Amino acid sequence: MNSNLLSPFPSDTPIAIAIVGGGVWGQTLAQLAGDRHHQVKIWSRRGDLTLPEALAGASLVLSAVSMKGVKPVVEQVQACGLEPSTVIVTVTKGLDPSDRITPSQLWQQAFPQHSVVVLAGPNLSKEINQGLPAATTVASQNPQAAQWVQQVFSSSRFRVYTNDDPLGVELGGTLKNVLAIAAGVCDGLHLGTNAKAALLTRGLTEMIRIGTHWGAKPETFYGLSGLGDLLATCNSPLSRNYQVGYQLAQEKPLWEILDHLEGTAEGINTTEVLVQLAQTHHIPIPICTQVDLLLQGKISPHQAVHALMLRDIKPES
Ligand SMILES: NC(=O)C1=CN([C@@H]2O[C@H](COP(=O)(O)OP(=O)(O)OC[C@H]3O[C@@H](n4cnc5c(N)ncnc54)[C@H](OP(=O)(O)O)[C@@H]3O)[C@@H](O)[C@H]2O)C=CC1
Ligand SMILES: O=C(CO)COP(=O)(O)O
Repeated sequence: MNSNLLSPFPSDTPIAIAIVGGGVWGQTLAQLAGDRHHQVKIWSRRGDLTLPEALAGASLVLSAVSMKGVKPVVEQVQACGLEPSTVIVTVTKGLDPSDRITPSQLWQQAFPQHSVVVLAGPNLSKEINQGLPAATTVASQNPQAAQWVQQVFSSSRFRVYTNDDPLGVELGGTLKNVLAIAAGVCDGLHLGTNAKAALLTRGLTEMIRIGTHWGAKPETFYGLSGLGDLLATCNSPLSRNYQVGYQLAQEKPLWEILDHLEGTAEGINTTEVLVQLAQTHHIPIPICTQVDLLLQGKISPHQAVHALMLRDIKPES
């Protein structure tokens, strides 16, 4: 039986896709969709195409703007309007600083009747652009929408899994950016493999503590968007967040690092929002707290390491 007859989302025909945000990840996803013969229009505030032109006829709108652009872009898309059947996909890894909510929650608030799908995983764009294989996860409150997005993007070089915990998938990708900064510091200080393994393992514990408090499922953090992305970004100099941490370890000031950074390191703003939230709810996240103090210039990288090593001894939980 043709599964398309049962699904409101026909899967194997080329579709029209509007990508809002023409940064490196938006362009990479446009390439992946183009490989599947979908018709892709990219809207960027610097480009020639207007937003209504980009959105016209699109059955999938993918937001690849950085966190600071999500609210303004949601408002602009709202002003244009979307067909009721249009599926919204968000790939932003960040937290809104004023409302302390995730990008998908911002999209869902603005478009309550639409299916919103989160796409996240260990997806360093430079590797994907080189044609190297990668896997990712798509998750939504509407499983059919997630399956459709899986079909749209799956290819021999991009393997897409579905997941039924959109919040966990989104938070995995977002929270690991803070640990990627910490991992960059660890490598920049040449603290060794034991220290790095301890950092990532305890970092994952912090991600799960925060994520489950928020309502995500613990097991989601052991998947591609959690542990997978943690391993990728914490071990790769291609990660902008890792680069920030690595250079902080060289005692470079943050403003100078950001002056030369190519693209966005979302972990910087995420750290601030995360630590405020954890303090309000008394959730212990010692590694993220040290990253926050370091980013604020209140401690040196070596002081951060000492502070973590000299915490009260406790059971591993
Ligand atoms: N690069 C990667 O490997 C991956 C990135 N991500 C996530 O995807 C998101 C985008 O990343 P990436 O493409 O690398 O980042 P970039 O910094 O390369 O691009 C960010 C994009 O957001 C746009 N933008 C920012 N603010 C606004 C605004 N107010 N209005 C309109 N557009 C705006 C920028 O436009 P302009 O150029 O005009 O400033 C730019 O096109 C981030 O959240 C990142 O964490 C997720 C997985 C992989
Ligand atoms: O999220 C990413 C890969 O999955 C990209 O990481 P950076 O934003 O640190 O470059």
